[in-house]
Amino acid sequence: MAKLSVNVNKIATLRNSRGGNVPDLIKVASDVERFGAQGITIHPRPDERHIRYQDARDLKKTVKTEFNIEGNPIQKFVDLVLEVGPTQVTLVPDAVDAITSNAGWDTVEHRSFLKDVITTFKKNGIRTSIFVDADVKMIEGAAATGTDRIELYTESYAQKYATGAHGEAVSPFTEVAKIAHSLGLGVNAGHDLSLDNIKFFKENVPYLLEVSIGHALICESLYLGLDNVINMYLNKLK
Ligand SMILES: CC(=O)[C@@H](O)[C@H](O)COP(=O)(O)O
Ligand SMILES: NCC(=O)COP(=O)(O)O
Repeated sequence: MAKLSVNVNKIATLRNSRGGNVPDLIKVASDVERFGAQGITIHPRPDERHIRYQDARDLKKTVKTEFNIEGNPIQKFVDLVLEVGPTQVTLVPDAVDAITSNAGWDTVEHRSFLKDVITTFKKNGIRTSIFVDADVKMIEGAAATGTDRIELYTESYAQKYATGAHGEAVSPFTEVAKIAHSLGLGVNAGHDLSLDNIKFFKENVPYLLEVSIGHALICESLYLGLDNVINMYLNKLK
């Protein structure tokens, strides 16, 4: 069984859009755990447009399952992660102005930088993961950094799967998961996974330990809850 870590960035986006504390991120994360999710993921970005650095500190006090913090290891992110001490840190090479994560690490070019950062986190008892494309060279490069895990960047899978080319979409991920496992790396995955594409991914990617899912899961939750909530309003307006 692969663990489900729910990315709550979108809850923070909604909260920030009105300036108050609705929805309450801490309560949502606790409820997500109560409903059975095995982890909470956040991805604070330098502009704090959704998750604020203070959210990471507050969540650390309440999250009882696995706490995963993702981000580009600029100094203030490294300091935050060391202060908070989550279960896992996932390193993502985001550009400051990226709308969302749009690339995996070049683990060959950035090997020595990644190695240093990973050593620091591991010394502090934090499990490490590196966000990478399904590319054998990048997986081998990741193994050379000493990281505990990789997170496979699944946008290309989601896009191809949506066209109906299911086998073609998943085959690079099947291959690199086997290689990662043989190199001693744990395998996580994330980005654009959804109710539509997750089952096929899980069935075809061996050694999958954890998926982090945010955007689709929150959209699906809104949509699947809409009928119920509209009827609750209609009842109150009778
Ligand atoms: C690392 C990754 O795959 C991302 O999907 C990310 O964590 C989502 O970030 P945003 O919510 O800012 O799009
Ligand atoms: N690491 C991926 C993640 O946390 C969520 O990505 P998405 O489901 O919001 O695309």
